Amino acid sequence: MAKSQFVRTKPHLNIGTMGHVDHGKTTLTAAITKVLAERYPQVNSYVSFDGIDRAPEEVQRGITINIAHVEYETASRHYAHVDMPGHADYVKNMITGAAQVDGAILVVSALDGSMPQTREHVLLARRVGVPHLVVAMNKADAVADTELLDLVELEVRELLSEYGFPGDEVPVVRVSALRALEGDPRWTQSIADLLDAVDGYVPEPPRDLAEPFLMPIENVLTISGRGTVVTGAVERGTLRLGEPVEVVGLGEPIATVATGLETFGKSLLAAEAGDNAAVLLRGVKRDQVARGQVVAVPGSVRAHRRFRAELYALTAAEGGRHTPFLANYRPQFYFRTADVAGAMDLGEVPMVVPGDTVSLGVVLDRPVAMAAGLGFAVREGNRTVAAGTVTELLD
Ligand SMILES: Nc1nc2c(ncn2[C@@H]2O[C@H](COP(=O)(O)OP(=O)(O)OP(=O)(O)O)[C@@H](O)[C@H]2O)c(=O)[nH]1
Ligand SMILES: [Mg+2]
Repeated sequence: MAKSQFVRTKPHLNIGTMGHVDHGKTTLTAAITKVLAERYPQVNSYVSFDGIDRAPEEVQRGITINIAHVEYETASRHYAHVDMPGHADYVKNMITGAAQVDGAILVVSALDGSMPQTREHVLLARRVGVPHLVVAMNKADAVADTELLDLVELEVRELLSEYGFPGDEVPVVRVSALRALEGDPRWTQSIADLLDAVDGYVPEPPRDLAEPFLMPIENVLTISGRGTVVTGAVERGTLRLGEPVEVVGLGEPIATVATGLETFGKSLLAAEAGDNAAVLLRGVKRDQVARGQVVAVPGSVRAHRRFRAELYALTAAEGGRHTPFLANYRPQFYFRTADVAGAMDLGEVPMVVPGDTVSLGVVLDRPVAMAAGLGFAVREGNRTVAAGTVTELLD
């Protein structure tokens, strides 16, 4: 990791694109990097559509933090931007906090308006606590009728309000990602306007720098000659080079030391809350660590299999089940980056009907690092059926 040092000159924020399939999330991501590379070439580089959608499994040299992340800077901020390749991945990453974002750009095609996944993403954004949304009304080049554009805008604002976002205040910017990519000045300006809205509307998030360090593991890599590296978004605290850490979850805890730290290919003396970090773990073999564990200050968090939770079952309109679930229901549980099967103990309750909020017990097949207050999602197949919060740890 003999790399140049990462210099913190601007506040760092994590952001992402969300929205219905084909509404232009990836095209917009590419357009943002292009417009910023033209405006601030010394700190930005253009990432093409193919560069974003391509996802190499193995990284030979250096450490690429997360294949879904694109990095860019506006005049005032440094952003890590996540664009998921597909809807199922998107929802999964969003609810597990793998795409833990400080704000999101909701992409809505002006041609189609709000669609089912637009609604599902807004609902999930609310449930998982995405604090702020900015709307990119994309494909505005393809709609000449301004009344129609006004109508789509109105509809999106209503949808946002329905799910508890301030629909009247949220910036809605009419853009054309495709025309901006082609270099059309009018639409290039629309992307600059969108970025101004993001800079202005999404506040700098409070970071829990004084809390004990915790980073959910998203990815595990082997760097030849160096050892095992884990990557992820730092949830809280600060980790300095050379400090001891513990890998917690899915089995017995592993005690180790952080002997290397990186962000976006540059070395770090300390990784802090909000960073996308890569941590080199001393003496740890690749098969000892996995996505779903966390790296934390020794003794600061424990893994549990049994707990009680408050659970909300999504309705069919929210993408959930059409039918109730009964005792001994065995879905998948998603905590941060962990994905573990488990059983529900409904107690006295005979069934859980979509739309209900209930208190129940859960027994996971494998232990997961958790504390009271941690959010999780419940999925079966490719569908999110419930969202919950841990209320009490039982073992
Ligand atoms: N006319 C027009 N077409 C666009 C615009 N932005 C994207 N498109 C087209 O819309 C289609 C979908 O764009 P993508 O960027 O792949 O959409 P996406 O939301 O990333 O799609 P998924 O990742 O599959 O959910 C492509 O054919 C784009 O060329 C735009 O501003 N105007
Ligand atoms: Mg895409």
